[in-house]
Amino acid sequence: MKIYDFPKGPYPTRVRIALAEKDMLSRVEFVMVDLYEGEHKRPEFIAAKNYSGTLPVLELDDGTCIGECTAITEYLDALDGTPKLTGNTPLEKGLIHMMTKRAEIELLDAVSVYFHHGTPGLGPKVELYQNPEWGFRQRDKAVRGMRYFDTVLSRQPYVAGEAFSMADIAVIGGLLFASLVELPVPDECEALRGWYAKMLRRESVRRQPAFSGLPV
Ligand SMILES: N[C@@H](CCC(=O)N[C@@H](CS(=O)(=O)O)C(=O)NCC(=O)O)C(=O)O
Repeated sequence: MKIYDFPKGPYPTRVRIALAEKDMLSRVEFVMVDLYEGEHKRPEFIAAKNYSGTLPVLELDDGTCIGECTAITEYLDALDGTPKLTGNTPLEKGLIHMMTKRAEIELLDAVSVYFHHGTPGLGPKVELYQNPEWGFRQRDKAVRGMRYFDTVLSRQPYVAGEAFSMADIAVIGGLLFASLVELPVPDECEALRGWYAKMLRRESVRRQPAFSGLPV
């Protein structure tokens, strides 16, 4: 399998963490795609790899391409046994998918919009349209999302309940992106900050290029 990748990117890091959790990194060849050069927006990439023009993309040996971090993680989780990142029971699967989607809507995607519209983003070669007001509104939404996940994590050890899952990985992606755009977690979000410190101690997280150089 190949993954079209941007090693320090928040979304690609989600899939990298999943692969590391499942000890599957050796089964994947990473193909770097240069976002700042706009390689992901080239017609040939959009036509052949991902209509949405985003990373990561999983390409199977038969040429099938799967985009979207959640879909890629669900595929990988179904391929290989343990640990289960997407749930073992219908209830677990439903809650994990819901909280993963909520992490995207309320946090990760909101920070991404702020990055692309409220900052120089990937630069003028790629950011062909920017709406700073929309970017700033999404930045404020992301901070509300941080407060929401702080409330969730004040009641339970992981984002979707009692066990680490794909939903935790999505929130890790959101806080990683927030750190890249210098959007701090509010001081009063103690549960979220404590949970994130715990996540950064996981080998599957700490080893990622996005987190390299962190104090051990
Ligand atoms: N919904 C997609 C979003 C993926 C996404 O936005 N990926 C970023 C990569 S990174 O910013 O995390 O490195 C991207 O391709 N951005 C390029 C662009 O939006 O032009 C997913 O979940 O995979």
